[in-house]
Amino acid sequence: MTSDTANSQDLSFTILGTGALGGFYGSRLLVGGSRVRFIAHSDVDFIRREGLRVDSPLGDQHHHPVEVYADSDEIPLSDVVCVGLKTTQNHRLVELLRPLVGEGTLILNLQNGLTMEEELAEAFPQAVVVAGLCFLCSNKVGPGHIAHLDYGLVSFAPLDARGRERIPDLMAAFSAGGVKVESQPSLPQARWRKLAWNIPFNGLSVLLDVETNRIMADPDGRALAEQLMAEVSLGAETCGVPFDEGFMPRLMEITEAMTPYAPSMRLDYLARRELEIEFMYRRPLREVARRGVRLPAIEAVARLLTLFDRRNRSAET
Ligand SMILES: NC(=O)C1=CN([C@@H]2O[C@H](COP(=O)(O)OP(=O)(O)OC[C@H]3O[C@@H](n4cnc5c(N)ncnc54)[C@H](OP(=O)(O)O)[C@@H]3O)[C@@H](O)[C@H]2O)C=CC1
Ligand SMILES: CC(C)(CO)C(=O)C(=O)O
Repeated sequence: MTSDTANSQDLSFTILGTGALGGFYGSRLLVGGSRVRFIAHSDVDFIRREGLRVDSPLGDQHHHPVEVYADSDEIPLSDVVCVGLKTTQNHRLVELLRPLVGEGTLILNLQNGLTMEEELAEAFPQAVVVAGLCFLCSNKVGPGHIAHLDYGLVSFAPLDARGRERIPDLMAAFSAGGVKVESQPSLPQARWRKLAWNIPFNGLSVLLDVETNRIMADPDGRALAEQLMAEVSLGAETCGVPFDEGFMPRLMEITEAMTPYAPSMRLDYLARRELEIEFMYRRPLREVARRGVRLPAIEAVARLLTLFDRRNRSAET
């Protein structure tokens, strides 16, 4: 055992990045009785003073006092480190994780995108890496203040057999806090399935300046979403994890039935934050190109998003 908990049923967690996602799941883990250490950034002093507030249909929470650290503090080891940073910060991820990871520490990556887990396993061979794919709609609305709007399912997928063994304990800790959980046997398949939604709808919501319902209601918007999804399907197949027949029409039906929704990339764009283009678009394109296949519609969307992002953050018009 590397950390302060002796019982595998009773895991301790460090949340790296107390934002919309990390703040929400950290709060639910606290509700479920786990020990949770939060690492915050600009609002660390605020959270120390005022605590962490999470408004949620699952019940509003105000955790005060709460165990919160700055990333430069000395932090005791936990059994599990949850990565809740935006992937735009991943150039710092290994440096930030180094003091948090001991022998057997479980790194649970909750980010959107592709290839993060493989890179973490390479940097931390002593750790166990698991992906948690989050079907969540949550925003950070102020210092130490998270608004959970809807959903919340975490779908756990292991990188290897060591991760597979530890998923039941993770599922128990999250569901003790009222979070819906499931597990998927194949990490690449789980990641590509999530991209089948993120690649069309995150990108188009920025480029067309609309929420999901408007994309679905416009015949050209819908056709573009289908075209991008078909390329994600080709990407998945190229990487050896083809979608089942019926997967894409089902995803379109689910999106049709959703209440108007602003994907995280649209919220980032509206707040003039850097967009998660590298891990959500360029890494999937790179993995497929390595196998000799090009996905031209996704390439075009990635390039347009890069242009929009640059203009947006330099306030060009
Ligand atoms: N929000 C959602 O509903 C969903 C998000 N995701 C994915 O989850 C990931 C996180 O997104 P989200 O939670 O929305 O993003 P947020 O920006 O809300 O949260 C990221 C947090 O990380 C903090 N942070 C940045 N740098 C550091 C640092 N050096 N040390 C400690 N903390 C730091 C930020 O603090 P500060 O603001 O002070 O810089 C912020 O609170 C993304 O990959 C996203 O795509 C996936 C599904 C749904
Ligand atoms: C799946 C979805 C739409 C919500 O969890 C998401 O990942 C996002 O908003 O980026």
